[in-house]
Amino acid sequence: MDYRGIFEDAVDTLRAEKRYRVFADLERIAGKFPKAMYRDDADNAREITIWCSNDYLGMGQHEKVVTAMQQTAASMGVGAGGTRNISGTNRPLVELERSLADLHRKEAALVFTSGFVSNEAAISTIARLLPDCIIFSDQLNHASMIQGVRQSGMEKKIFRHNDVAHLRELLSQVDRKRPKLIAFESVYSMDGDVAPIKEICDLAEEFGALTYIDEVHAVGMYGPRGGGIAEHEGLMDRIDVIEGTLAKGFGVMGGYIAANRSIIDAVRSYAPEFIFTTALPPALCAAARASIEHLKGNGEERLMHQRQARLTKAILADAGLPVMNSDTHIVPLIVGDARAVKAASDMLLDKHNIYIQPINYPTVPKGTERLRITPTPLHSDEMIFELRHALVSVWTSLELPRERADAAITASKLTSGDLTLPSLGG
Ligand SMILES: Cc1ncc(COP(=O)(O)O)c(C=O)c1O
Repeated sequence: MDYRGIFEDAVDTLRAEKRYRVFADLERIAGKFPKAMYRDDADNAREITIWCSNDYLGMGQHEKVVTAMQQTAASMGVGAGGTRNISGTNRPLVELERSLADLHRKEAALVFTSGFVSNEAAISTIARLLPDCIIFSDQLNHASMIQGVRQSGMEKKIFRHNDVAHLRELLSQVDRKRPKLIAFESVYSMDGDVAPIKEICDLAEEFGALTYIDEVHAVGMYGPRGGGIAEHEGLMDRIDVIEGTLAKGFGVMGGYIAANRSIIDAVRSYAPEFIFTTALPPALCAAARASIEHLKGNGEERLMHQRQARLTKAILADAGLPVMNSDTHIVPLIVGDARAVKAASDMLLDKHNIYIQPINYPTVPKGTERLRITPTPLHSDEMIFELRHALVSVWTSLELPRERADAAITASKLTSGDLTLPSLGG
């Protein structure tokens, strides 16, 4: 049996469709983000500007965060030494969970090794524990939520993206006595649009459903203390489970949920993804907590982040580039074709020392392939103008479409909405 050939053929299919992912070999340099060193195939290094990082606020290099990690590693060593239940629950991890519970004004919080694992573990466990539960899941939910829904083995209904009327219709088709869970995101990572959280909470109350929100692309960045969109809109107490990551706005690594004690205790006690894996290292927990506490008490990073995101959108739109309407810090630039978006990304890196990873199907629907630009507070005005110059030059050389892509996006969402779960994509 030629196993090797089977794997190679599978990967060749992706290559043929221009969806084969290539890692950029980057070396982040303390204090210089968003600049980094890039190493090409011939091992030559050169300085580039990263424009697609999810270290949205640059907290991964913040002095307080780096110091917390260094000091804790020096005083406590590196590994946690065990699973949560077998010697791995270290002091900084306990403090981190308290800090997260306080951030979201919930009774308790539970930390996982990643945001992906938090979603998979929490959604599947919560749904499994509710007898005959039915899950209502937004059509554009992240792969980790889809995985949680699948893993639960419970019945699911997919509502059209952010469509409250459709959610109501689906809820009203189900026996009122059945336990229900509505799972959705606050900021959708690829389009940068925001969920109608209040309306979803109203429906949840009316139909007796639990609410589960993924705030991965919002925590640290929105709300007076960085508690996310639900905090920004004064709705945290109306959400049953708030899920977040420590790896994006907070700049470190790990994921979590915050909820009432009964939910946290149940997930802690039943989720294999939580029980049978080594706990996060103490130094990492201390770093994440330093980041959360800094952002709770300081709004400067958030303000600057919003300013640079607005400026980037305005400047790129003014240059006639197809910037998609986005309510948030995520700036999608639609190319609409896998080959073209790869060519644009390569040209930006090779000719302009700008790194923006292409985003392809299945992460986004076919025909909406894009460059997903993520300005941070550390991108200067000058860098934004350099970006504009580079993009205009690439758009001209490759003769890429310039018309606004919003109409195409709306159409593609509708047609991609066959209301089955999309296949998992990174
Ligand atoms: C919406 C959403 N949820 C969850 C995750 C997973 O978070 P993490 O990177 O911490 O695993 C991501 C990651 O990219 C995401 O976009």
